[in-house]
Amino acid sequence: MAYKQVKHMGCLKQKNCFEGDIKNLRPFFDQSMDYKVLARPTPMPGLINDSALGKPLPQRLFPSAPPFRKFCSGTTLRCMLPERSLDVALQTVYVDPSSVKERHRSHRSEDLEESLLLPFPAATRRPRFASMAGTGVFQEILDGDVYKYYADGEWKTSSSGKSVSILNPATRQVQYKVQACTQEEVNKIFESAKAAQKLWAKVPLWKRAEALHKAAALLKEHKAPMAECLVKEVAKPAKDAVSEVVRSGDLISYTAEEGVRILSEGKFLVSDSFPGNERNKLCLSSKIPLGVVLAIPPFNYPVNLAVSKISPALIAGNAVVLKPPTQGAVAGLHMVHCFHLAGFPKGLLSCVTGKGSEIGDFLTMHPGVNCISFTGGDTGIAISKKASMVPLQMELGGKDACIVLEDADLDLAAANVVKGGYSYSGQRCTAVKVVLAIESIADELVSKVNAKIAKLTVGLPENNADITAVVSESSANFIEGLVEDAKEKGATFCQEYRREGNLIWPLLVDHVRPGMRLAWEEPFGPVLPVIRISTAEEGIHHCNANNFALQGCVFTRDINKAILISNAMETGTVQINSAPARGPDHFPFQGLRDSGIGSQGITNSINMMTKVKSTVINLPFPSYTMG
Ligand SMILES: NC(=O)C1=CN([C@@H]2O[C@H](COP(=O)(O)OP(=O)(O)OC[C@H]3O[C@@H](n4cnc5c(N)ncnc54)[C@H](OP(=O)(O)O)[C@@H]3O)[C@@H](O)[C@H]2O)C=CC1
Ligand SMILES: O=C(O)[C@H](O)COP(=O)(O)O
Repeated sequence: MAYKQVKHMGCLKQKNCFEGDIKNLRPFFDQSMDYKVLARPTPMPGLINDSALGKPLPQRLFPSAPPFRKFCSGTTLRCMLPERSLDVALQTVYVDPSSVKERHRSHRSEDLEESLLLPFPAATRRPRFASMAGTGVFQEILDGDVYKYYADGEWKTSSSGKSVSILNPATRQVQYKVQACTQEEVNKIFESAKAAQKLWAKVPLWKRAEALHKAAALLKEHKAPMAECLVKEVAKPAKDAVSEVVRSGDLISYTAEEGVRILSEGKFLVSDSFPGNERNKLCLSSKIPLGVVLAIPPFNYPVNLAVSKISPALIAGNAVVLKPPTQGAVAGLHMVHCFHLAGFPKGLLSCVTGKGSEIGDFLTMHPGVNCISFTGGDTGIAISKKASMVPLQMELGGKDACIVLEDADLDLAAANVVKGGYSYSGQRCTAVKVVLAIESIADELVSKVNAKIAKLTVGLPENNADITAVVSESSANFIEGLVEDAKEKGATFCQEYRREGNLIWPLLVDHVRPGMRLAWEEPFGPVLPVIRISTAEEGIHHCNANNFALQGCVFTRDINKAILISNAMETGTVQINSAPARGPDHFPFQGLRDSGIGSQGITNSINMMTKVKSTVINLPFPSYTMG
């Protein structure tokens, strides 16, 4: 029998997401219809029993004739299978078209033409997300199945009539859609940002801080839907997704407190310390806002790296225009809504959505921009060449080297290599991206690392797998290119290279040599090269020869050696006996060379989003205090 693929039916309106035992789906289906339903497990061998692929679901899971009734578009139906042996996510349901005829009349035909996506994994546990993205207080940010953009204190639909699709990295199906904003809309946003900023700069610091604290509390209160977006848009493991939101709330609160302190301080200088002057000039200098800050975060921390730009900008009296990464845009829009709910003045914070490749240049070269705070890849280098005379805060790529010396605690080093190299599947700018191990301990280190890699789980972010799909197919292809190059040039693979869709199994590549791309390029995936070195100097040389210079780390029990190596490594930060990391978020964070311009970290970001203004009081005669 020929089965017809039935796309997108969503589910009940009142309860627009259902999660539970598949048996509970029964009431939603029309029992009188004689449908045959086949479910195809999600194509993730390894998670499922391969023999189940393409086979009909056992009838007891889909009893008698299960198809549907009452569906509305734009919603996702989720289900969990009760049996671990069938640990699969239903992805597509095929329905025998002849049996659909009757139903066809009573439903919009496109409902039946679209697909019933059940993209979530089987798991025998309770639903993880209490409230869902785009529901409850977040309902107003959604227009049909397209998320709105935010301008002038309102959620709006773009006049372009176009949307940008966001693919779920794990299922490779369209998960969300956002507005493709027009240049006219961007112009209006900058106009209102400029006006709002002038008023905001007059709002007392303590009130700005109060509003930020409110936003932080709202963000934490609504962590579930935001974490859900991070799981679906960027395949962030569920636990890490929640941590990202909570960390972001903490970052906002800390910024409010730090801002109140450091922005209340200025400088008072007297003129007679400079040769030839007497004390007849008194200089008062203070930090003032830059104006409108354009914030562009990357996909891997779309909430955290957005608030790390928004909150210092706002506390310092600036307005912000946010352009979220396309993968991660919906998490970003939910975050922006928390600022909206906190009651910030209209126009002060806006959010423009659309593809960076289409709207990016217009934004970064816009005359209304007074500062660009960007985190991402080489795009940042291009932006720095195009931007006009405005301050730039750039956090770009990294190839963080991990130097392991002969006297290192190898268990500690191995644990950090695995945590640093493979957490969030290596998609962190601060990930360990090359291990430089002294030859005499390299075998032991590699074997300890391999033992830990064997314990990493690979699968779906909803299941908190350690290794999840990388963000996109092009990213997976790029990683594969690096792997193939290393293979061709004779590197040793400690595990078999394995890829399913965007999911790449963790791989340690030993005996990498300088002629291989993996020695220099950042995979931004779960693939880590090991280069064997004879001396620490060789490691330092390799680290310094790279254009990337974000962080690095060294493992040794000799603190004197560690300090010498730290000083010799020309990177923004060196960690001694730990993997590279940006956090805690108030630490200075910066890249040298192609890894960035300026410095982040809460205090540094506040300072970067201000300029210094001086007022000089000129006295007609010198005046000294006598004590
Ligand atoms: N140093 C650091 O702190 C970090 C560095 N990174 C680096 O970022 C890279 C991966 O992140 P990824 O998001 O893919 O980086 P990209 O540079 O591709 O994108 C970053 C942001 O820039 C936007 N963008 C794209 N084109 C333009 C343009 N012409 N003008 C303005 N904005 C544009 C993107 O939007 P859109 O998504 O719509 O294309 C996105 O919001 C890696 O190289 C990684 O090392 C990542 C995180 C932190
Ligand atoms: O973008 C990144 O990768 C982050 O800035 C790294 O942050 P983390 O070190 O705290 O994970």
